[in-house]
Amino acid sequence: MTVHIGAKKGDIAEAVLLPGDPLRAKYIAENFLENAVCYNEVRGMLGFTGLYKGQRVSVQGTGMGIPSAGIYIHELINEFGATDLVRVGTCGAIQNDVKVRDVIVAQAACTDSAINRNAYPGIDYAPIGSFELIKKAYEVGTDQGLHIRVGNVFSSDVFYSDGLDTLKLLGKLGVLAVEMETAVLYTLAAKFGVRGLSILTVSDHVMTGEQTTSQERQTTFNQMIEVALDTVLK
Ligand SMILES: O=P(O)(O)O[C@H]1O[C@H](CO)[C@@H](O)[C@H]1O
Ligand SMILES: O=c1cc[nH]c(=O)[nH]1
Repeated sequence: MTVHIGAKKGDIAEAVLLPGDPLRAKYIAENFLENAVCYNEVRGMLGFTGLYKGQRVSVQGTGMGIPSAGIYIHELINEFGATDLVRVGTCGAIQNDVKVRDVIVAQAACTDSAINRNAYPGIDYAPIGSFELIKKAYEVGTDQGLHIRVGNVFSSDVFYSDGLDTLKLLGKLGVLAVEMETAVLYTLAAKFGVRGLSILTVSDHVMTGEQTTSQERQTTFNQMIEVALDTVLK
C-alpha cells in the first residue's frame, strides 16, 4: 500500500494501462477485461486488475497533468513492480495532416514542464518511448487496419493556454499533437529501467477547432484500447 494506491503487493500486473480519466479505467475494466477487480479507490483514482486474452493486465487512472501522473507512475514502478506502462489518452492535433480520430503513437515528448530542467540542470533531456513497444503498437494497429501516426508530441502543463504561437512553432518542428502526461511517463520509465509507451486518440484539432463527437471518440477510443492491450501481451 502506498500513499496514493491502496493495493497490496501482487494486486497489480506488470502491464498497466494508464488513462488520465479514472472513469476511463473503469470503462476499460468493464468492457475489455475478464474477472476485473478494483484495487484502488484512494482519491477516486480507480485502478483495476483483470485478464485480457488470459494475461493479467491492470488499468490505473493517473489524473491530468505531469505532477499527478508522475505520482502514480512512480508508485506503480517502484512499489508494485510495473514493467510495461502504456498511457491511453486523448490529445489535440497541431498539424494540418493530423486529423481528429487519428491514433498517435508517441515516439518522444517535448515539454514546457520544469521536471527535467530542475532535476538535470543544464541539460535538455529528450524523453523517448520504448522502441520495442512503439514498434509492436505500430504493427498491431496497422494489422487492425488503423492509420497509426508515429511521432513527437508536446506534454504541456497548461490546458487553457495563450500559447497558440508556441503550438504553431512546435508544429513547424514536426510535433504532431499536444497533451499533458507523456513526458513524465517516458522520463520515469527511462529512469527506472522499464518500458513506457503513450498511445493517443486525437479528440480535437487545436488549429481548426474541429472536435470529435462523443460517439466518434468512443469508437476511436475502443480501437486505441485494443492496440494497447495487444501491445502488452507477452
Ligand atoms: O484524456 P486524458 O488521458 O486525460 O489526456 C488529455 O486530456 C486531459 C485534458 O483534458 C489531459 O490529461 C490530457 O493529457
Ligand atoms: O491536453 C489536451 C488534450 C486534448 N486536447 C487538447 O487540446 N489538449
